[in-house]
Amino acid sequence: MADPLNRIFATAGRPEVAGPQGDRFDEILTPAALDFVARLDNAFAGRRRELLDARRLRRERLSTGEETLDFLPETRAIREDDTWRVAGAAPGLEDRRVEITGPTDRKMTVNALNSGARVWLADFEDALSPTWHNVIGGQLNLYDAIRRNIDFTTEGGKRYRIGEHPATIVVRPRGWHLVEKHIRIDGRPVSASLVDFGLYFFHNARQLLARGSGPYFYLPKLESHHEARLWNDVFRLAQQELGIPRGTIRATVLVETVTAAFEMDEILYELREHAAGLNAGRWDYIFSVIKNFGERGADFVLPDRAQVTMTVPFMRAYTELLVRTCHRRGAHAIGGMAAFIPSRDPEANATALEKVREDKEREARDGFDGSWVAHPGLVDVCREVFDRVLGDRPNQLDRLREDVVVGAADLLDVASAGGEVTEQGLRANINVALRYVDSWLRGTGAASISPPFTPPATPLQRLSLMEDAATAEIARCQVWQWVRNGTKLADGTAIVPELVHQLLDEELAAVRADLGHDHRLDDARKIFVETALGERLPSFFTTGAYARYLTEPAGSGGTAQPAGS
Ligand SMILES: CC(=O)SCCNC(=O)CCNC(=O)[C@H](O)C(C)(C)COP(=O)(O)OP(=O)(O)OC[C@H]1O[C@@H](n2cnc3c(N)ncnc32)[C@H](O)[C@@H]1OP(=O)(O)O
Ligand SMILES: O=CC(=O)O
Ligand SMILES: [Mg+2]
Repeated sequence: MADPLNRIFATAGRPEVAGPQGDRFDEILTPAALDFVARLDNAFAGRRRELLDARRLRRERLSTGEETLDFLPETRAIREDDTWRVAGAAPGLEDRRVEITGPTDRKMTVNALNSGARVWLADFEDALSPTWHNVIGGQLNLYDAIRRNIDFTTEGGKRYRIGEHPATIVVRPRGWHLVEKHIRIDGRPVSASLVDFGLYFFHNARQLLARGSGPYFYLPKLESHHEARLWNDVFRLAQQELGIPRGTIRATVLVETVTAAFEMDEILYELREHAAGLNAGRWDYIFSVIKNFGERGADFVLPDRAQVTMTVPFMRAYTELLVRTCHRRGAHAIGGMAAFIPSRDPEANATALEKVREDKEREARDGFDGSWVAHPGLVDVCREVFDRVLGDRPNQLDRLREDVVVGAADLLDVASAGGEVTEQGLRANINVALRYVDSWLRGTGAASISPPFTPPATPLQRLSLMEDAATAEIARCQVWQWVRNGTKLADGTAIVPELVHQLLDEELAAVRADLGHDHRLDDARKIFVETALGERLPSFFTTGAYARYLTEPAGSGGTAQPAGS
């Protein structure tokens, strides 16, 4: 019998690569791998489309107030049934006390695997600028890393080599809303989620199993349990096609939309044969709250981003409910990302470490089984905190948190954030959006950015923050929401388009003076104006910006760079 990995599937539509060829891209874009992706896309493109339409319609109803969110009556039996559990931990996922996240470029791949974290979230999502080079180069780096074939030495003589105890790899494919325009079937672009999942699974599932690990995934930006069911069906078909036993894959779902917070049990239930846990994706969660309720008046207006902390009641309600839901079902509850990253300024660095420690301590106390860090310099802090709570136990699944009682009103009590909107907060959003989008357009999807404090008086104000697609979405959506609601700054000035344009010109000039002209700031400004100051609030800035700025014609030479770069 032919090796199933080399089998060419009979598909309705044939895949065509529409992106430029890069160094060794042919090792990833083999005919069999492309046919596997096409098989998935042919099977699920229609359902994906329907679910995206359902998202759009629900968002419209929520934003007009025609619908509100509540736990679903039709799935009450699933929530009330005490008997079902998820598949739970697979090899390498039993102990997840520290997880590092980050892009899949070659150097960061080695650094993340060697960071001392138990898990590496290899990111094709919030930390990705989805250039063709990043997408296929990232797959190549994962392919090489899994085979321990990634050693390299920089021109400066620094050697990168995977150590003895690398982290377990969990790949985060792009969300359902995105397409990959460089792979087409009958002229239509395929789902980016299926490209990232499919290429990784096709090339690596067997290798990972042979090495005592497995094909593990983080699933981003789900808005409903129907989307979880779609992923589960993708997993079943993928396993079946490659002859890998059903239930081998493990998925950890990010609960990072307000709609998903009402369907945590249902999401775990749909994926129960593959589910390992849930993660509290705080940044997209805040973005989702603004997006869905941005037009619902003052009760839903959030203050400066810096004031929307994890201890404000509506955020706390969501994370507490997440821990309770997970542990009742035997699933890991994984904490989120504090945006503070190490600094070369010793005082600022101490502040960053202290802030991260506080965040992880709260999570560990609340019952989370582990949490995320954005930088190798934060692994020790997170480990120390969880070591203290877990000791030798791999997790605290036994803490059922039956004391937690969270209702719909708690999850929707956005006004509980309190706080105020300041000129500093408005400027910071504009400044961060410009800098981040510039970075994203130049191919880097996660960046360290200092908010514009003049002068930066305190160590806290001198800190740079980790910014990625989720935090940049908050920045531009907050501006839109404040303008839409005629929100007043703390000094009484109304936030009107003229004021935002004036501050935009000032911040743009400041950023340009700082970065110089070899940047994409004019394009970043255009994207900001379209996505923060338009009549309607676009669902994502990334979808339009990808189509317009990051799609390269085949044979263009484009931005494709060697995979080793
Ligand atoms: C909302 C969410 O979804 S959060 C998850 C998505 N976001 C992320 O994953 C962000 C991950 N973090 C990062 O990308 C980076 O840490 C940044 C961009 C914030 C800062 O990066 P830098 O400015 O390069 O940090 P810095 O200069 O301190 O890096 C020091 C070293 O650590 C490495 N490093 C930093 N962060 C990471 C990381 N997350 N993974 C692996 N290596 C890392 C750098 O490559 C560098 O290595 P080197 O010494 O071999 O040259
Ligand atoms: O993906 C994580 C988030 O906070 O968003
Ligand atoms: Mg996210």
